[in-house]
Amino acid sequence: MERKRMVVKIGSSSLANREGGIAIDRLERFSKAIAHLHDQGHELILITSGAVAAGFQHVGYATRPVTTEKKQAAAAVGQGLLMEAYQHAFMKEGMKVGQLLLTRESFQEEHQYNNAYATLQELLKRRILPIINENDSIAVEELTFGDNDWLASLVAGLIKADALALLTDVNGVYDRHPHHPNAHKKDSIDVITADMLVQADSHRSTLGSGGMRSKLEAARNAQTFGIQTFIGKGDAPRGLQAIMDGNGDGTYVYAKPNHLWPKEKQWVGIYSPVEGELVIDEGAKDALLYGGKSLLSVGVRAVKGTFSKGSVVAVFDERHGPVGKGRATIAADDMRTRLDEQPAITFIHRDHWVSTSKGSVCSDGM
Ligand SMILES: Nc1ncnc2c1ncn2[C@@H]1O[C@H](COP(=O)(O)OP(=O)(O)O)[C@@H](O)[C@H]1O
Ligand SMILES: N[C@@H](CCC(=O)OP(=O)(O)O)C(=O)O
Repeated sequence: MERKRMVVKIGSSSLANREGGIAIDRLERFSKAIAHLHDQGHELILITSGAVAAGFQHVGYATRPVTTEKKQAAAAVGQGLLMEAYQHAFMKEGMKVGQLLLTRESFQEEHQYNNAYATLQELLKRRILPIINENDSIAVEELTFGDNDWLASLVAGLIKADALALLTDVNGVYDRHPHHPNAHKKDSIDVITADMLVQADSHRSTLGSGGMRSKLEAARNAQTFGIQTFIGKGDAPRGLQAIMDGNGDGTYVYAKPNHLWPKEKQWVGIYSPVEGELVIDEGAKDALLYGGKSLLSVGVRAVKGTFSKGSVVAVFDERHGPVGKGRATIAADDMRTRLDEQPAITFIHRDHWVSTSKGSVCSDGM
């Protein structure tokens, strides 16, 4: 049997009681479903929401809070309760768990990104289930993921998962709100259209925060990573098995046939902060986009900004069209003085370059 790596995200709506607190029976059902796949040798990573929903009653709020400080206080209490419940549930299944709390910065800051990756790999190697949530209590509001759907798609990309399952309180994506009498479920989706996003925007459950829109956006992100997403309930004891086998009761969002970049290129292409700009001529653009070559000084028309060796710079053509991003081999000032050097020197090596002008975040064979 082929061993698969699956990222499973469970939303607050599936884990929490309407009036707050954890629905232990449901959490245990999900734990059993995960343990079933784990026992067969598959690799599972759990992204869990529910800290705010689990904690708000304990803090003394009557309903799920809306202000940042109240949500953060509820999450500070709820995250511990949530992990305690998971520890207990997975111990009964003979599984060990480890907790990672991530923020957007965990992806943007290269050391954190590498460390998160290394921790995940080590936990998987030791057959310990990584349980991930956003670090709600310290995340700056403007920087938060807000819901965990997007975070789940990023983690799926980082660890090159074979599949992503977004488990929620509804058994798939409908062509209108599922409460509507004429709503029809979609068994599969090839292309996520703007109309689908608009329709899905308007309603969400009382406990969740992203609604169906954020799931579709995350699925679209996973699609570009070459990863298939399932959206549905998946809470039966063999629910995840069915999802992995392609028989889940929900909606499959098919992957594009892309091959995901290796970890370092993903960081450069997607998450890295841009610290400067290079403007290049048409010959250099062709060499980068279609020749699989490195960027040489001879093709560079202008060096903008102040950056050091190893910084990531954005590269534009002479009409200001974006071409890609790459790691500078030398600092900006050195580049400016060495623009005309003969023989030409490498400003960005092909191993540290990603083309973004093709609209792809993945290798297309080059
Ligand atoms: N087109 C749609 N198909 C299915 N569900 C939809 C659709 N549009 C909106 N929804 C709502 O999305 C909700 C799930 O999102 P959300 O409340 O954020 O859950 P979670 O906590 O699992 O992330 C469903 O309960 C449903 O009310
Ligand atoms: N990190 C937050 C997630 C917030 C949330 O509701 O997300 P979701 O249920 O995935 O829409 C928590 O644990 O409460």
